[in-house]
Order: sequence, then C-alpha cells, then structure tokens
Amino acid sequence: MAETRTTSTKVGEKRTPANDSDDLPGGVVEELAALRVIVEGTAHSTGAEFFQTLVRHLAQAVGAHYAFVAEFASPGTRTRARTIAFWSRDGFAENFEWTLAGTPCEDVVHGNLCHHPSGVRQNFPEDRLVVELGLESYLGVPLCDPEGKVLGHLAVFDDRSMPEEPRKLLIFRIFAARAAAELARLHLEWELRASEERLRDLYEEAPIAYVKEDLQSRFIRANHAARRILGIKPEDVPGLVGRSLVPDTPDAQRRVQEAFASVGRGTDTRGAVLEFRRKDNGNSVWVQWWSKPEPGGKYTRSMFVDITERVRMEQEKARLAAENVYLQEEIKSVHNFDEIVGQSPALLEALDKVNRVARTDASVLITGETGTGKELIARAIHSASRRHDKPLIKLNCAALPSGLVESELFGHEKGAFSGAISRRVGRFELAHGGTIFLDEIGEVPIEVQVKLLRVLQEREFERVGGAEPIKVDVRVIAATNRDLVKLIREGTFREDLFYRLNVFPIALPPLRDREGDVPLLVHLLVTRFAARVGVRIESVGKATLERLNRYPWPGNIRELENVLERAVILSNGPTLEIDPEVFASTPADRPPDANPPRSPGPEDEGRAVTCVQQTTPLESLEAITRNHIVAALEQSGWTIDGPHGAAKILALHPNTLRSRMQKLGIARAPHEGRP
Ligand SMILES: Nc1ncnc2c1ncn2[C@@H]1O[C@H](COP(=O)(O)OP(=O)(O)OP(=O)(O)O)[C@@H](O)[C@H]1O
Repeated sequence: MAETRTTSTKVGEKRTPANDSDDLPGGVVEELAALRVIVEGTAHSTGAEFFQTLVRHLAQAVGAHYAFVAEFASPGTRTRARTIAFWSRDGFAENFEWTLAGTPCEDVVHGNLCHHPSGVRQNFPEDRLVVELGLESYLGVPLCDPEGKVLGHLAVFDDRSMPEEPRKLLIFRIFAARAAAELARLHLEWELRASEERLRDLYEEAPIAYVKEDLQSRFIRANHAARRILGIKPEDVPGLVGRSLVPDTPDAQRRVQEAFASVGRGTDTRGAVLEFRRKDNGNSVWVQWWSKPEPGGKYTRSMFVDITERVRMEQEKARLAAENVYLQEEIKSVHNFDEIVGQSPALLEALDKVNRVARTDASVLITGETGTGKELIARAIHSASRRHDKPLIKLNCAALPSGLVESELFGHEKGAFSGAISRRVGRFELAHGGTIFLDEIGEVPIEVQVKLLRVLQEREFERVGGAEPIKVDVRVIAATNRDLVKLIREGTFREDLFYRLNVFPIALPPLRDREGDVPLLVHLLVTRFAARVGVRIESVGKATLERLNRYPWPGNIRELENVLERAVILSNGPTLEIDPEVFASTPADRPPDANPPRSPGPEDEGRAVTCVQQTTPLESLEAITRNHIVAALEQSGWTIDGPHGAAKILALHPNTLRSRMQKLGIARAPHEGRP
C-alpha cells in the first residue's frame, strides 16, 4: 500500500479563499482565470447543464483527469450516492450510483473535506471505481445548503498523485461553493414543485368544486368535482363561460345576476343557490355557490357543492304538500258516483258511451245543462279507466279569476329563495298518471287555450315563468254547459282546441228528457236527505210526485236535490209533501216541449235567473234550517221536550234538536229565559 497523506477539514471551519491565497505568491492570475472560467461557463445554465460545465472546468482548473458532482441517491437514506455530472479524462461519462461505505466519499458526505494526495487504491481496495480507474489521489468536499445540511459532494481524482497545493484547494473550494449554491437552489425548486403538486392534487381531488374564473365567468381552471357536476371535459374548461350553462329562465337568470353582483362584496355566507344545465346532457343541476374575488380584482375563485338531490326533495315535498291540500279538498266533497240513478233511454245511451270510452285514453268532452251530472260522469269515466288508482284532479275554470287559471293549471316558478326552492305545482302535474277534469272549459281565457292545446297535442308544457318543458301523462276530460261552437264563432274559443277536446263527446240529457228518471231520483235523494237530517220519511205524496214529474227542472238534478233537501227539512210527517207554491210561480205547468227551459247563458241571463230564483232557495239551507228550528222553538215557548215541545213539532229526538241548536248557534235571548 502506498503512503498516503490525508487532510480532513470539518465543514464549517473557517477556511476562506483569502486565507489560502495568502500562501499563493503569484497565483492570483490563475485564480482569476479559474474564476472567470467558472463564472462564464456556468452563468447561463442551471441544473444538469450547469453541473456538466462545472465539472469540466473544475477538472481543467485543478489539472485532474476526473471530476464529479454527486447527491444522495434517495433523500431519506444517506448510504448511497449518484453522480449528477461526471467528467472522465476528456469527456462526460455516464452517471452512476454507488454505495458510499468503503469509498473515499464516505467521510466527505459526513461533512469533511478529504484530500488523499496518493495511495487511494491501496486505502480503498473495495471501491470498484478506484480500482478500475487505477486511482492514486482524491479530493472531495461536501456540498451544503445555507443551514449546513449536506446535500451532496464534489470530488476530483486522478491516476497521478495530487500533492497538497493551497492554490488548487482554493479553486476547488470556489467551484464547490458554486455547486453547493446550485444544488441548494435545485433542492428548493424540487421541494416547491412537490408542494405545488400536492396542492394541485388536493385542488383536483377535493370533493368540493373549485373554479377560477374571470368576472365575466370565463373559466380559467376547474377541478375534477366542478367538471363532474357541470358535465364538462378538461379540454372544455379554458374559456368556457360558466353563465352560458345557466338556463334561460327569469328565475335562474335572476339568481346568477344577484350572485355575480355580490361577488364584489364577497358572496353571502349561506351561498347563492344557482341552477345550471349540464354541458354534456342538458340535465338540470342545482348548486350552492360561494365566490371571492382575488385581490387584483380580475379573477374570482368560486367554490360550489351539488345540492340537486336536496332541491329535488324540496320540490317533491312541495308537490306532495300541494297534492295533499288538493286531496283534502277532494275528500271534503261527497262523491256518489256509484249512484248514477236512471233508466231513461237518454241516460242509458250516455252511460253506454261512458263504458266504451273509459277503457281508452281519449279526451272526452261532456256537454249538458247545468246540474245534469257532468262531474259525476267524469268521475265515472276515471274510475272505470286504467288510471283509477291515480288521482282525478278537477279544476273549475269558471271559479277562478282568468289571470289565475294558467298558473293553477300549469303551476309557476316562484322567484324568492331563502334556503328553499319555492314553486307552485299546477293541476296538470298533480294529475300525472291520472285524469284531469276541466269543468266549465268554455271559461278558459283565450290566451291559456294555446297552452292547453299544446298539452293535448304534445303532452308537455312549461310552468308560468319557467322554461323547462314538463312532460305529463294525463287524460283530459272537459265539461261545459256553454255552446262551444257559438263561442268559436264569437272568437272566444279556439276551434283547434275544440276539436282536440271533442274527440269523444258525451251529451248529457236534461232531466226533462229523462223520462221515468224523476221518481227514481226522488226516491234516492229523499232517502239520502232523510238519513242526513235525521227524519223518517216513508213515502212521497202522490200530488207532490206528479208535480215533481211535470216540473221542467231548468237546474236539473242539482235543483231537484235542493228542492227535496228543503222539503225533507220542512217535512212534518212520514209522507213527504211539497207545497204547490214551490212550483206555482215556475213554468211547471207549461208543457215542456212547448217552451223547453234552456241552461242559463249570458245571452239569456235575465230569464234564467228569474227561473232559478223562483225555484231554488234564496237563503242557504243552513239559514232555512235555523229559521225553522227557531220558529218551532218560539211556538213551543222555547220548550224542547214534552208533548208540546219544539222537538215534537220538528219530529226530532230532543237530543238531536239540542245538538243541532248548538251547531247552528241557536240560543234564547237572555230576556226570554232559558229553554
Ligand atoms: N244520474 C244521477 N244520479 C244521481 N245523482 C246525480 C245524477 N246526476 C247528477 N247527480 C247529482 O246531481 C248533482 C249535480 O251533478 P254534477 O255536479 O255532476 O252536475 P254538473 O253537470 O257537473 O253541474 P254543473 O254544470 O253545474 O257543474 C250532484 O250532486 C250529483 O251527485
């Protein structure tokens, strides 16, 4: 083994170039030349290129055959190193990796400058490189970051001896300082890149949607969640105008305008609720959206979460609430459609049509005078149809101010939003799967008729104030007591709508044309009212029945119901009698064919009204009942029980009378004493 002299200086010891140069008489020129080489050679390069330039010039400057700069092979373990640039005699050699133990570099990476002027081969027989290259000498220095942490090392070595020369050492140190600075810079850059990558991953994979956009809502960046919610591909992102995905409905536009107006102020803490259409399939998505402008004021960072599911649930809740209200109204009205009474050929013909059409989905137009049973027939069609377990939704088009008919039929989008989506569901949506019964169809305002026509033709419509088409599967049954053909002539009813509705017409005969049906109806209705009022009626007087039969019933069955209900309330015994006076001032004695009563229309309002006023109670039935009970009480001196009591006069059980008095709020005035 050759004699070796090893110098080892701990990193951090003060060995400045100035100290070394003091020992260098006349070496200044060479140092300057070396410095120039290093500055000029590396000034414009960084990274791998910088290190290549550095090792080449270093080898030249110190007159060694070999030079390399190396770093730790993996940042965690410091047992292996790899070269970043390796100058070998007269060219760059391939970089390589090696285990530090048993090599001259081992001591260097622990923070020491090591100089082996000779004998390296003998001292490090396990080092393959040393042996292969037949090395004699080695000079190595650790490369540290500003905090003193060793990042790698710089070494020159030779197959000749390398005597200790302070001038060479100085040059070597200058190169080392440059290399250390670049290595430290690279490490910082890597760390920065890694942390940026981590942030990018976080941004990209975050479950919340993030978008960077300009104040015109032009997208700059959108993370994965944002792209997924809006149905956009990565290549769609740059330049996509977010607002172009907002549907063109007044409500959606208003929301987005308000949201962007508040961006300058920073959006409110609850987040704006916005509606978008997905770019890929046009489906509706709802998001809760927050946005904050960047300090420069040119861009804004937006963040949103998908709340479509929540909104749908709220909409469904609203729909169910509307349905619930409607169904409760329905329950309150008594449906006796199982009791269509009559055997007149005219009625049987109508019922035969009901049977035929019920099985189909055809639209039906029921015509007939008022009170002929049009609604009853509509219900009968629905309950005999395949839709019977779905709702039958009714709308009396004459019962609403014309301005409300449209929103009642089709629903409307409501503007205000304070945490919940508020919209009104129309009758058509409620009837989905079932039947809609449009009573008094002749009263539908002409402007709404177009929309109605579209539902009939295309089975779709938009809510008032909405743009989204809504598909429905609804069977339409309409009814009217007006002459629609006349309305068409007058220009208040659309002909095309008429033909759409009139696919299957059913004309209900007026009661006066239903021969033999009056006695059957009288029997049914008297039994029903007697049970309801709580009186016992066994028969109807012969003369009364005759009068009922002869009377032309301009108000049809509804009028018959009213007359009979009043008669039952006023009845005094088991045989129902009706005062001939009830019919006296009516056209009852007139032969029906001579001057048949017509249903009241605007053109003959005066006559019809007179007729109805004469035959129907002017007061409500409740008022009549009340007056009648009070009259009986006054006659009995407010005595309820006993042979001369009011209960006896009224043929009621005393307890029934008491409860009825309580219900109607009948009480004796204080000065009349207690009953
Ligand atoms: N054939 C019938 N048998 C028993 N009751 C009937 C019959 N037809 C109608 N009614 C009864 O007569 C009343 C009026 O019927 P409905 O309301 O169906 O008539 P309408 O033609 O729709 O009346 P409007 O044109 O005034 O709306 C209801 O109480 C109904 O139950």
